[in-house]
Amino acid sequence: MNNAVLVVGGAGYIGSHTVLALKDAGFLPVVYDNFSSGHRDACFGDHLVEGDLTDTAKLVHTMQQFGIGSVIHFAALIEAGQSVVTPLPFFQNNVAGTLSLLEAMNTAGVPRLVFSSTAAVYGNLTDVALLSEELPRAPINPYGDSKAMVETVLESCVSAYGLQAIALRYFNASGADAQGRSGERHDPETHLIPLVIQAAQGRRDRIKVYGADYDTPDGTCIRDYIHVSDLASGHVAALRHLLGRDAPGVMPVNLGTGQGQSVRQVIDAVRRVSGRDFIVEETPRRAGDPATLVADVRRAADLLGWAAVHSDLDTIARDAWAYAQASG
Ligand SMILES: NC(=O)c1ccc[n+]([C@@H]2O[C@H](COP(=O)([O-])OP(=O)(O)OC[C@H]3O[C@@H](n4cnc5c(N)ncnc54)[C@H](O)[C@@H]3O)[C@@H](O)[C@H]2O)c1
Ligand SMILES: O=c1ccn([C@@H]2O[C@H](COP(=O)(O)OP(=O)(O)O[C@H]3O[C@H](CO)[C@H](O)[C@H](O)[C@H]3O)[C@@H](O)[C@H]2O)c(=O)[nH]1
Repeated sequence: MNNAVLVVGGAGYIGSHTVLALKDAGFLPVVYDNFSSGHRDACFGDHLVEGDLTDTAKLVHTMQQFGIGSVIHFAALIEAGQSVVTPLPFFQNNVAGTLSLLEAMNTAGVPRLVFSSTAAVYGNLTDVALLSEELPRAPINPYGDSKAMVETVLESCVSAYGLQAIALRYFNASGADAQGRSGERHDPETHLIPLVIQAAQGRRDRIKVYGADYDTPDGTCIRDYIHVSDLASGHVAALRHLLGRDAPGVMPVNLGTGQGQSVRQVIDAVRRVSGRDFIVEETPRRAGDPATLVADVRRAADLLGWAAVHSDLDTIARDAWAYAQASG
C-alpha cells in the first residue's frame, strides 16, 4: 500500500484535523497549502510544501518528490454567503484550482482523490427530510455551484483518466480536537458556532440570528452539525475504501449525523456548556441560506463503515468552547 498522501489545504480547519487522523492511521501526510486561510502552527504532516493550487508544475513535482499515492483536496474558498457577493474568486479557486490539481494528478500518475464537497450542492429541498446522494444537485449559491461543478468534472475524469474518487459532502463542520491541538480559526469567522462562542466569551457584543421566519419548528435554519474529528475519521475511511477497491469511479458520500439542529438550539447548547449568557438579536435572513440541510447517512455507513461518534451538540459545543478558551 502506498501510504504517502498529499493533503491540499491541510493547514486549514478540517485539513489539520484530518492530517492528525491520517498519522494515527499510519499514513504519511504531506501538507500542500498557500496559507491564504490556513495556519502554520496547524501543519501536522510529515512534510510541508508551500504552494498554490494553480501551480500545476509544483503540484506534479511535489507528487513525484514524495511518491504520493493519493490526494485529499480541502483547498477552497468556503463562505456560502460571501460567494453571493463575490462569486468569481469562488469559481477561480474552487473550480479552476481543482482543474489544475486534476491535471497534475494525471501527469504524475496519481489516481486516487478524496474531494471536499458540501451539503450546499443540495440547495433548498425543503420537502425532503433527509438529503440522500441520489438527489439531483441543485445548489442555490455560487459556492455550492462551484462544488457541484467539480463533482461533474470528476465524473468526466473517470473513464478518461481512470480517476478513483470520493466526493465527501460534509454537512456543518464544527467542534475542535478534544486534545486541543487544532480548532476552528477562520478569519473573518462567519460560522455560527464559533461566533456564538465569541459572544459567550464577551468578544462580540451579541449573536445575530439570520432569519427567524423560516418554515422550521422554531423559525430558524436547521443544519446537521458534524464534529470535525468525525469528519477526519471519515476521510481515513474514504481513503481506505479507495485503496481497497482500486477501480475507477466517483462516488458522492454524505458525512453528517442525520440529526438537524436549529440556530436557537445551537445558542442554547453554547449557553449550557459555557455557563454564560449573552445578547441574541434576530435579523433578516442571510442571502443564499437554505432553510434545512440534514444528511441521509446510510451510504457512509454501508460503503465506508463510518458513522459520527463525537457529534452530539453538547460535545461539539464543549470541545469548541474549550479550544476557544485555551486560545485566549
Ligand atoms: N467548514 C465547513 O463547515 C465546511 C462544510 C462543507 C464543506 N467544506 C469544505 O471543506 C474544505 C475545507 O474547509 P475548512 O473549513 O477547513 O476551510 P479552511 O479555510 O480552514 O481551509 C482551507 C485551506 O485551503 C488552503 N487553500 C485555499 N486556497 C488554496 C489554494 N489556491 N492553494 C493552496 N491552498 C489553498 C487555505 O490556506 C486553508 O489552509 C473546503 O473545501 C470547504 O469547501 C467545509
Ligand atoms: O452569525 C450567524 C452565523 C450563522 N447563522 C446561521 O447559522 C446557520 C449555519 O451557518 P454557517 O455560516 O455556520 O454555515 P452554513 O450552513 O452557511 O455553511 C457551512 O456549511 C455548508 C454545508 O452545510 C457549507 O459547506 C459551507 O462551507 C459552510 O460554511 C445558517 O442558517 C446561518 O444563517 C446565524 O444565524 N448567525
